[in-house]
Amino acid sequence: MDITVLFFLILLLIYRIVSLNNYGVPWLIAFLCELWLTFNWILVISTKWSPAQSKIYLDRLLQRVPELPPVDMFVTTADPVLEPPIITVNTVLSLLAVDYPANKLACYVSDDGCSPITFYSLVEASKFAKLWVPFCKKYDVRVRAPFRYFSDDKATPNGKNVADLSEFQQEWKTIKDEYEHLCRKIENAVKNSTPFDGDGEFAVFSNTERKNHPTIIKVIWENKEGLSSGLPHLIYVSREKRPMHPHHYKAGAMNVLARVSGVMSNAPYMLNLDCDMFVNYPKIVLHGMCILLDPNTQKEVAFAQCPQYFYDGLKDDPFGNQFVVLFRFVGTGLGGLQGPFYGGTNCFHRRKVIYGLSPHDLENTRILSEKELVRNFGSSREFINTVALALEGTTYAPPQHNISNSVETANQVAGCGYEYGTGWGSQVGWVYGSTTEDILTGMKMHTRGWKSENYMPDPPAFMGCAPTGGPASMTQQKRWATGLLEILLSKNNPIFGTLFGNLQFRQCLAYLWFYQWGLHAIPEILYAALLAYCLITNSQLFPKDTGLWIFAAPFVVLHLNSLLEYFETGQSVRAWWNNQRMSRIITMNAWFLGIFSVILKILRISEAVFDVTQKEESNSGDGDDEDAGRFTFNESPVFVPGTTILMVHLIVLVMKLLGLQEPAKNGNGSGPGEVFCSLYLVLCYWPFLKGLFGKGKYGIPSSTLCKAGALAAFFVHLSRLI
Ligand SMILES: O=c1ccn([C@@H]2O[C@H](COP(=O)(O)OP(=O)(O)O[C@H]3O[C@H](CO)[C@@H](O)[C@H](O)[C@H]3O)[C@@H](O)[C@H]2O)c(=O)[nH]1
Ligand SMILES: [Mn+2]
Repeated sequence: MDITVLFFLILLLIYRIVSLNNYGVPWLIAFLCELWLTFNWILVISTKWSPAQSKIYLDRLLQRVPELPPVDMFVTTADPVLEPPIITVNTVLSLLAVDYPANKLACYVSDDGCSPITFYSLVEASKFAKLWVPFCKKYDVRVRAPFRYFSDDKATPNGKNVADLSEFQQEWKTIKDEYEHLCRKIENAVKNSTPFDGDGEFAVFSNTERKNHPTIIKVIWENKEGLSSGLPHLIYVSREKRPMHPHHYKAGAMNVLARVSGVMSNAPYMLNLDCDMFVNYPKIVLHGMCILLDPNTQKEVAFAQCPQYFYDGLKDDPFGNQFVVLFRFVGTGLGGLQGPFYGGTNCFHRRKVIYGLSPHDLENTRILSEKELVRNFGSSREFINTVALALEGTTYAPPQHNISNSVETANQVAGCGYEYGTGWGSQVGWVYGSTTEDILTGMKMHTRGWKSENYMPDPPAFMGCAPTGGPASMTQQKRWATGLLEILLSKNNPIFGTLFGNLQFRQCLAYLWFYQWGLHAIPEILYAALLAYCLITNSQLFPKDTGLWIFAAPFVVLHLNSLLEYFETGQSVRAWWNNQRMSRIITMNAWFLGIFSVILKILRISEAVFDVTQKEESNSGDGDDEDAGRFTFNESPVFVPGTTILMVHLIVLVMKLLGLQEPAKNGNGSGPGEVFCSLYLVLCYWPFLKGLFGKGKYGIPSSTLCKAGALAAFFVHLSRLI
């Protein structure tokens, strides 16, 4: 099917070239847009062509339990309002309860919001964890994020026969009450944050501002006895921030976590999660280790990436943000190349790769000199020592000291001036310079010659929450388009990686395909404009005779092809259509604005910022389920392009209907092809059409309507002039 689509696209291009002389500039522009589409399709085919997935043999690993290496687990949160603390708490609880020797785990939470409420929530959560974790392990609970576990109101033990059902039910009830108690405490704290201004543990938070405060590191829980059945260490980290110091958003937070954990536990492996991604499958750390400990992959695989799945997904994916098809086909496709992209969450890393090691370095074990270490990693002697251990390390010695003793050093390496003049953000750690730091960091590793592995267990390893509503989806997509384009236009362009580094050619094509997502906005908007122009001026964009089939064929096959992918992943026609139309909406709105913010960055007018996505505590249960999938709007300029396009096409269709078009020149007036495409576009913009008449957040705000109306009128007028 992929090849058939390509065949038809090439046929179409040839047709355009051959008949170019008979039609004017519009055909040339259309040709360029279609050329872009074809080029893009080639990149897609290359990416999907040779799929592969990893398979693991857990029983083999389980024979070597005493040898299991320590793993440091990172969670990032940035804003207690956009990311309610109870969500972070659930993620942390699910991590503390994973099936892995607890004395080999440490959980670090980075709080870029510097919020006493987040800290308080974690302290309370660690108390609850003392009940929760043993309960989970005793009854082999599958989903260890309590809010998901207790969303099922019945006390049903997991599969196996529980010897004493009433005992289980008793315990279940107690724990549920405790969890509700925890939720209430956190809710109260959120409602009135005043109690924290006082003294005790919270004194450090007084007089702090989110963007201006010293480092705050607190060891909330330490597994002092080193019990494998106990609770993992839990450490709260809020790195220093000062107004004049760039903090590099999430990448900066991850680098601080890498250093703080380095001086505290220095585990050779790391698992990193966003605050909203809980562990859905408690054996996943064992699985991750299966991949990374495999003697064959030791020398080649940098990281193991699990896909992102989302809980409480709305029926038929109305916002097109579940990405099931993308993860399935592109994810496995990459698996057959150099490996999946790093997705920023759900990923197991090797510490030494994060520290900049390449597979090549492993072969000629050159010990870095003291000077080189300081230049790359900064001046903390204690930290440098741990780096040297991590870079050498094939043997994992448990840390000799207890972690509370290293708080002072940790404070030092979490300072905002620590990275100044070092390799952090370029040679080592998470890479700076893009709001999609994840993919950039992963690509750097691929460029060094590492591979990565895809891992998709059933049940899904991790579950997160996808943004709901128009504005949140658009913010996220705009940030992605911005971040990806930033990379494309920087010295980190993958083409250089292939020419001068070890990035494989087809992997480079895959990265290119991904990075130029935002640019799709240009041909799509041009095409929409051309279509309207041709209908207004009664000229042709498509042939009328049998030539029309040359255009209809790729259109049909392309859609059929993608429909089949949705069927293959068990989704409905509705879900497919929702994703089709959301692609159009996202491309022409969010990605289009993404291009703008990159241009502003290049012109040094404004920096690209990382806007955090709003996380909902729960999508269901607030009563207005009927409206759950309805598109929402706000005053953001992101909705102007779409509203304009919709208005233009409505005007054009009415003109056509009423015969208000100009008379066709030499008999070549617009015909069914143009009308069909225009109708198709209006159908794609159905949520906007409803928004024209909607009220409140479901309606397009009048300011947007005015702007779009003026632009539409201008366009129609201009089209008639030229
Ligand atoms: O200054 C910041 C901004 C964000 N974050 C954290 O970054 C994570 C991701 O933020 P979110 O708003 O949820 O963005 P998404 O678009 O959902 O995230 C996807 O895209 C990001 C890159 O744009 C990646 O970093 C994420 O891992 C990936 O899941 C969250 O845990 C935030 O707390 C910080 O720690 N500091
Ligand atoms: Mn997220």
